Amino acid sequence: MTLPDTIPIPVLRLPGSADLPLPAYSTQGASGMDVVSAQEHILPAGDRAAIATGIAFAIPEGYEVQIRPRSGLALKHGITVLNAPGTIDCDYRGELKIILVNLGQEPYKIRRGDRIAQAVLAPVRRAAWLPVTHLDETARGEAGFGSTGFGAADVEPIR
Ligand SMILES: O=c1ccn([C@H]2C[C@H](O)[C@@H](COP(=O)(O)OP(=O)(O)OP(=O)(O)O)O2)c(=O)[nH]1
Ligand SMILES: [Mg+2]
Repeated sequence: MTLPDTIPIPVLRLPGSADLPLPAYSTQGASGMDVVSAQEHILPAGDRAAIATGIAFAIPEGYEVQIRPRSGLALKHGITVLNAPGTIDCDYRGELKIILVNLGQEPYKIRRGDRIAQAVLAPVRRAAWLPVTHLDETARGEAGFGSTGFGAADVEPIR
């Protein structure tokens, strides 16, 4: 497998978290690094919480980190990242926190060291607004929000 280059990210282990593993790729081709909880927390059904990870880091300019749910937790327990994908800005120096919500029927116990989410390093492009008085015309125009239908039969093939 040919893996992409890695980008070094300075990371600080916060007091009391020296024993925890840093976010890590769990397979050779994983997009995201699994992030572990630094705390124990019981999340009642329907509740949300910002879970400490015990790390802070300095993302290089031109990148961000996205915090995404783990599908296993979502499917088995209804535990997901409420603000997915969470945005970690390159100028943030505070502790990484994972905002979890319990959409299941049962309370869910997060243990210290549990892998609760995944962090994806992603490039960022910045936009510059260019005010104009007209926009170019397209076939879609202003139609949206289901305008092309929902079933395969609704779709007009393009010839
Ligand atoms: O899941 C998350 C989302 C954000 N953050 C941290 C890093 C991020 O750079 C900062 C701000 O996040 P965001 O911009 O999403 O929140 P906001 O509500 O817009 O706060 P702010 O006004 O501080 O930007 O909070 C986390 O630790 N975890
Ligand atoms: Mg913000």
